[in-house]
Amino acid sequence: IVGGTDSSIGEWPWQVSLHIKRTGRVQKHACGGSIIANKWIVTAAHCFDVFSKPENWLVYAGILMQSEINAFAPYHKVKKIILHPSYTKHDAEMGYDVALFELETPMNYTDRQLPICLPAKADANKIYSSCWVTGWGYTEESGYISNILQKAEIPRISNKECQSNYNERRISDLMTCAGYKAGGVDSCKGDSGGPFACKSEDVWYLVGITSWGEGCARQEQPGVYTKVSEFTDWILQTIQQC
Ligand SMILES: Cc1c(O)cccc1C(=O)Nc1cccc2ccc(C(=N)N)cc12
Repeated sequence: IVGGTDSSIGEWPWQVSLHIKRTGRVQKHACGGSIIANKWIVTAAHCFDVFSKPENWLVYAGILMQSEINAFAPYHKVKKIILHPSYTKHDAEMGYDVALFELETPMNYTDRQLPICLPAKADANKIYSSCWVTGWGYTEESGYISNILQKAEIPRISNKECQSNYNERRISDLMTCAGYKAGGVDSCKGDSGGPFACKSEDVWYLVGITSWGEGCARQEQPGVYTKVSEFTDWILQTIQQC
């Protein structure tokens, strides 16, 4: 997150850190994700472009700082990775950038790890009072992973305005954009897969999944998010079947 501030413990209890573990290498944070059920995480499909095997991934929930992660920190192993069937590898910009992680063991909910609600398809154009993006991603475009979970309030913009900012790409109805015209505040690399969460009458909804953008926090180059309301049906069908 560029231009954000430190979160506090339990502020975003659905936020998880997805680590890649390779034999003989130190594990590292690669993507964010959101808890939507006690054994299901929703994230971005592009997080698995390079490492697509479940055994490569470790899920950390209920943490605020990456430095809390050590050999004794509890984590969840991944039983199955389900990419959206229409996602094309290495092409988050084409959309369908959504994936589900089934955990090997269901997690216990605590005040630090809780699920976020999925928006109804009928709420595709709902106006929310405030929307926030969170993550341990780069705090500058050419930066590095943040230790403390960052948060930033970012307004949604219309797909029409977003398309005008990205005129050599197609901003589809399955995407939603957020950003400030002047730039300066945005999600970035490492925030991928994490939540763009909006609050309505004291309930938080997973409105977007951090997907892509040209650089980070550049003026008139807003962040592009997978529009979750368009995938709620797919998500619910998929997690009911397993
Ligand atoms: C390609 C790249 C880097 O190598 C380092 C940092 C950013 C980028 C980049 O162009 N965009 C990006 C790469 C990967 C995930 C990103 C997630 C969000 C945004 C956003 N602006 N909301 C940009 C991203």
